[in-house]
Amino acid sequence: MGFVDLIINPTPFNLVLRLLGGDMTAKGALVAQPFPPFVQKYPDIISRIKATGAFNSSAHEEPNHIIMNEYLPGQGIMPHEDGPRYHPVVTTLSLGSHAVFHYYQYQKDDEIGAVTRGIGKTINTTPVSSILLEPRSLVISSGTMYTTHLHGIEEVEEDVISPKTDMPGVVLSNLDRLRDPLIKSLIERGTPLKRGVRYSLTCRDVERVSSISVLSRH
Ligand SMILES: O=C(O)CCC(=O)C(=O)O
Ligand SMILES: [Fe+2]
Repeated sequence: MGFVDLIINPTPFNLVLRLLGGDMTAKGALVAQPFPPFVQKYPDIISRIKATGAFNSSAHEEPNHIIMNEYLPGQGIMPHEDGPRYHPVVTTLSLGSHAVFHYYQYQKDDEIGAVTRGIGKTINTTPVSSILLEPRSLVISSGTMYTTHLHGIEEVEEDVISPKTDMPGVVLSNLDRLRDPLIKSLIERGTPLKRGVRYSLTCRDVERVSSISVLSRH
């Protein structure tokens, strides 16, 4: 079985993805399946995420569901909310290439140019925060970043990052916390960061677990 063996098409985002931990019912309950060994044995992603404390107040005190996405250069994910099926904490593990996560807010009704189209809400396209997702990093989104903001990744082949205020490019909220020496030196020199293939593991706790059980496929 390959790393990515399930293609759901069309998805809202058109990404190749694989669900680990089970499928969701239409009503948002998890029909749980055991995780494959790499999730809980080696490198034991779940225990390491649990140790961050991010899920201390969630129903199962750890993620029980993981979405694996594969992004080729030029692919992204449109701004969206993750919604109420999950405990409002999401941990995003990035493998392979970097990417940039933008957090957005809905346009406030009183803002100039705000338009309400039917029941849809308009998104303010200027991000409130942008985070460089480094290879092998875990980013935790919680609080209002989960409950009232949207998040997305732009469909670009390279990211232009601003090394200092007043310099062109994306202004990162985590510029001072970057660890990857190559990424840091490229940003300092004003060199765009070329995207490669990125795999992400989006780990969340589905609060409702269905009593229907499914035999393991692994
Ligand atoms: O793949 C990512 O890093 C983001 C995925 C995401 O936002 C989602 O699955 O809800
Ligand atoms: Fe998401």
